[in-house]
Amino acid sequence: MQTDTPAARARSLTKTYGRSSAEVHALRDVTLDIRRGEFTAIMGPSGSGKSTLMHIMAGLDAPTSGEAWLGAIEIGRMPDAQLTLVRRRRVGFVFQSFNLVPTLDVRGNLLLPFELDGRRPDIREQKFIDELIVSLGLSDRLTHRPHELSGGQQQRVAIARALATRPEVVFADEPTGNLDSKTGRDVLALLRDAATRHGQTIVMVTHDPVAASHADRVVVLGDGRIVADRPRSTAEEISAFMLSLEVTS
Ligand SMILES: Nc1ncnc2c1ncn2[C@@H]1O[C@H](COP(=O)(O)OP(=O)(O)OP(=O)(O)O)[C@@H](O)[C@H]1O
Repeated sequence: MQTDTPAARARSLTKTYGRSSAEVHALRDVTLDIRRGEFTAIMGPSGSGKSTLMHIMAGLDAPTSGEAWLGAIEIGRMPDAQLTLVRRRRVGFVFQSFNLVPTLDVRGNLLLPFELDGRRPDIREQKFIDELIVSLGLSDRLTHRPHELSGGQQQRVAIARALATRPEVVFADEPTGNLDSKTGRDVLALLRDAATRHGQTIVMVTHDPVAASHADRVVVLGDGRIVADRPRSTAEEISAFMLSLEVTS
């Protein structure tokens, strides 16, 4: 894999739901490169198309037209069975609601992506997982089930699980939405660290300017289009900028 190939690409993506008078244009001609090793935040008002874009780029949904690429693979209209494999091997997800398996303990949840792929971590992967467990402060929780953990601990397990296979991209949908601000900051620091220390590519949808200020880049959607693409900014700069978009729209 060439390292200069973007980790993910959207090419003239459109997504239309419904028909005729009930038609909703969730995405309108969106083109975006997600650079390798970068932490990108996607912002925008409710209904602007953030989740739709992320789901299509992650292979969870198909576009109406346009292309979605993960590395050198076009996933936009790939058959389901093949897409499932690509998702398992190349994509990590972190959801607002953690999405851990309640019947599995922390160790079982962390190993789930490997189990689903019908294999065990190799020595390098196991070493990386062991490092993640220590750095996320989960060492004494490995035999606990999700309901025995705090929200912040559950989200840390979800992040470790998403990172464990070293995927091409980790997509995070409002990962701090259900956390108090201190725990949320810890989770953001983990995502930041994953990009800085491990060269992990991260795409995070958020409404929160403080969360977005941890990212290297802030892409703003409005009514299904990209309306701004900014380098790393402070929370104050992002708040002011989002406000100016609302005023001028
Ligand atoms: N399955 C669906 N059927 C019909 N319309 C949909 C569907 N999913 C999304 N939409 C519409 O597409 C538009 C974009 O939705 P999307 O969820 O991507 O926005 P969002 O920016 O993520 O919003 P939020 O911040 O509220 O989560 C909205 O108008 C929404 O109502």
